[in-house]
Amino acid sequence: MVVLNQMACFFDFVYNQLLVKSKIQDHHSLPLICSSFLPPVEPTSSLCSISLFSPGLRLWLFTTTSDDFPWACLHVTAVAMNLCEENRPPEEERRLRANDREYNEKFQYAHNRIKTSKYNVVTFLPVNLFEQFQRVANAYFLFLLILQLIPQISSLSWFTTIVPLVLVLTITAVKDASDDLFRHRSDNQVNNRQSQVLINSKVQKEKWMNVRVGDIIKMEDNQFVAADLLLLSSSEPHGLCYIETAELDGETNLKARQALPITSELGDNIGLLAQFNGDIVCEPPNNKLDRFAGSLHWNGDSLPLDNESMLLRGCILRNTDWCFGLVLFAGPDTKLMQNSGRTKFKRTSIDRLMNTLVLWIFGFLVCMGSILGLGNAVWESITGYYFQVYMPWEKSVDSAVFSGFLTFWSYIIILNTVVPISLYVSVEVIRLGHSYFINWDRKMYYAKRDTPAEARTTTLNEELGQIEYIFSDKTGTLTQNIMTFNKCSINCRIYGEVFDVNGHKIESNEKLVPVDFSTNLLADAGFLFYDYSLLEVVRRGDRSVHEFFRVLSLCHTVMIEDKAKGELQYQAQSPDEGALVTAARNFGFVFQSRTPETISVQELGETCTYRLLAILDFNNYRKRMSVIVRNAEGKLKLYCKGADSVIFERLHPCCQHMMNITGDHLSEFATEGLRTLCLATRDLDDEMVSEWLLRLRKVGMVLEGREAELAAVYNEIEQDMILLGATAIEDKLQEAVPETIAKLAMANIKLWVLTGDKQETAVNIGYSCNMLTDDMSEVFVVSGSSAQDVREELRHAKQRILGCGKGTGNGFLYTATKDLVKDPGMMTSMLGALGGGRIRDRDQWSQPGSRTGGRLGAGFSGGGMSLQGCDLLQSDAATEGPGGGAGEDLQESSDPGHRGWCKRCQHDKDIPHRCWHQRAGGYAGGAGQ
Ligand SMILES: Nc1ncnc2c1ncn2[C@@H]1O[C@H](COP(=O)(O)OP(=O)(O)OP(=O)(O)O)[C@@H](O)[C@H]1O
Ligand SMILES: [Mg+2]
Repeated sequence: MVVLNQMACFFDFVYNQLLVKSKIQDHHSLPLICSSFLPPVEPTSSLCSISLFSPGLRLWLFTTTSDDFPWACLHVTAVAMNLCEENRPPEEERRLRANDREYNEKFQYAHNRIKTSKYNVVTFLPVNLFEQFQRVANAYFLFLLILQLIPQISSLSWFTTIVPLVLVLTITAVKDASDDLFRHRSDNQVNNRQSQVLINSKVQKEKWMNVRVGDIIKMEDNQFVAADLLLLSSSEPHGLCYIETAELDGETNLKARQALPITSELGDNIGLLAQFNGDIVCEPPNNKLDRFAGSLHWNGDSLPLDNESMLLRGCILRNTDWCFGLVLFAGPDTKLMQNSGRTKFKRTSIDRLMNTLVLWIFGFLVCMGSILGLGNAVWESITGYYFQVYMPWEKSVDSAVFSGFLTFWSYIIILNTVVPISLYVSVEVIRLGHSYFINWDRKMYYAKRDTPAEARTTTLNEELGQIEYIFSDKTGTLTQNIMTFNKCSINCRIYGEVFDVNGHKIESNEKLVPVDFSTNLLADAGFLFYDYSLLEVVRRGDRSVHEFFRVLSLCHTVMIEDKAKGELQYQAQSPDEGALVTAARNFGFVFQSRTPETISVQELGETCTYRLLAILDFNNYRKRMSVIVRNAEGKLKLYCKGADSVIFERLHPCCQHMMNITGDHLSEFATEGLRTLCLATRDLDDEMVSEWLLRLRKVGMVLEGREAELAAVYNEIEQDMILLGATAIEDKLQEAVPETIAKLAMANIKLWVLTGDKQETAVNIGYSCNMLTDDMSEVFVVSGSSAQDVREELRHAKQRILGCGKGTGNGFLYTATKDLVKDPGMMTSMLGALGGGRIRDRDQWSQPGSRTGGRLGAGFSGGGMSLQGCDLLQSDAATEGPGGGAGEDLQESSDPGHRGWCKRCQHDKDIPHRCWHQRAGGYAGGAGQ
């Protein structure tokens, strides 16, 4: 039975390969195709049938005859009763019940065992050979070998080919086997990890692979999460727990997750947990790490579930003594596994070149063989005939054509050495050698962390020297991701700037004396601010300043860390929010605690508790977040913070004047490379909020398209707001970033950076990290909001550059929502028209009915050197209008001191652009002048 199973495994493999090769999407159609080109088989007694259940539960039914060549008579007559997991009809929604294995078993959800290995003992040889003969070189050797086995044409002995072929196959097989052994070991190690599962009202030790969907498992601090879980309860107050998601998304800051209040009451009471029999309806398995939609039905109550209460496989539990979770997805269905596709075989450009060369040489060989074969046929028919009398043949060969045909194949064998097939082997050996040189390179050794360079794959080394583009994130990659509250604009006044006695602005530095916050016992000693006037206005009781800090202390997702006794410590998922809440704390608005229903803030010494009615969370499409709270006087308020582009268009018309001034302040902050956010508020009335909350709850239960519907509901209430001000946060560049980028530029490597920052901020960071330089006389901003506009703008820009007689740089980056990249072919040709470029889809989440549509920002230089572009998101004033007009809007609106759009150059107005050579300060005097 074991052998049959192993055979079934192999057939599964071949079946999948056929699927891949034939690009058949529908798994059901393949069996039909197989049987259509194989001769039909009568079920006679000379046939025997083997039916095999492969581990994936696919039923393979073969009928074989006892003919001499077994492969030739293997008929797939009835294949695949599509029971196999991957052939299961796609799940539309997942239903499960906690603590009810029998019920959940009905749905045949995947178990928690994972398998990343490719072979087992029986399948290794056939599968590995099948893979190896897909390589051109090996297939070529095999072809030669077969030719040499035919005595009529063989001129060399067969072992001259078989020896090198077997050698190459064996070496590769040993390497593959050892790689797979490693995968087996790691699979085993993971599958056998221990977890604590609640079975029969007892917490029992179980291996990870035995965990089932619907089980409740207990996790402890610093443990890996075994499967995708719904958090039920935890040791922390209000069902909170902290996780590190570094293995999933590379982010090392802790994230908080919170259980639903009704389940967090279960605590660690095993009796209650064992009785918990909530029904879950949720989305089917998918690879979206930041999204989850489902609902819990328990005790007649229905509650929406989202990503906030999910613990994904691969996360590590931190700062939480224990927590209980309900398994929703296990093994291959977990988001981690759904994201790890099959490793693709990557080819380098040298590989491709070699393949082309070898094909040409092979063509040349065929030509030579044909000419020689033809010559032989002619010679045979004219002259050779006479020579046959000298041959010891009983019967003369009278067909010149046949003789020519045999001669053709003989020459293919004799001249086979012209095809440099050994080149492949030599290149492999050279690569192996290179990878050792990389590992030993002392210049690539980073002593501080004892980290040498490591060539993880031996197949791509030479690509290192041929890199043309580097794609990078900004925050945390180029910058330190350490945010400091630097300046703010409240009620049309900037705070945070320091002037000397002559009234000149001075940069904040260590020599300045920071504001003394010591009277505030809860102040954070690490917070530095140099402008005394702000503290004075707070003390004076300026209402708008108070409201400004109130927003900062209420509108965020920061958590309090309880660990440090007596000391207030914040746990911020977003470092920007951490900086803002700390600033509010030092200015006397100390965020003290939060529960799912309340937020407590100590406002200038007095504790105020706000009832939290809703959090309208942030995402990078909304670019804002809000909270709706009821204050101690019973008034309902909405507090919102977000990007100026989204806040400004949602303000009440009465804020027009303040909006203009704050807009100028924001431009000023952004030209200093600071990250900006706007703050706004709105008074709400009870009736409106209760009606809105009802709708919110209804939308919360929707499984499909929930995000879009939520965004629409959020948007309804985030209108007619009153502007309070803006904040400016600094995120310094990491050490040696400008030098590194300058060196990359010297190597003609184009850098693309992705950022969600305001355009001016992005450009300034671009300058400060040497991505944009003064040599680049112009930076083009492409602001079209449809593919058509963008194409037009790019064409104009190209014409301008070529018209100036300058070379076109071809590295640029833009962001686009999905609706814009629907037509990748068009995009590619559009980018191709400019000499190269790639597309990157920034917003993972497409928004049906998106108002602004996709955004594209592209920059390229007309300078002699290569171009480095950056993602330049337009303010909405720019994106709302059609491409060209948008530029004009900005041109009119912000041009103080030539920092905004330049009118003086009289450039073609169709192309929004900025003349950086006219910038005030450090960037002036570029070559473009
Ligand atoms: N926590 C937040 N609350 C409200 N608005 C925010 C928050 N974080 C960011 N924003 C706004 O949304 C915009 C887009 O944010 P997004 O997270 O996509 O970019 P980003 O991460 O700030 O960019 P980068 O990766 O370059 O730092 C930001 O420019 C900012 O204006
Ligand atoms: Mg961000």
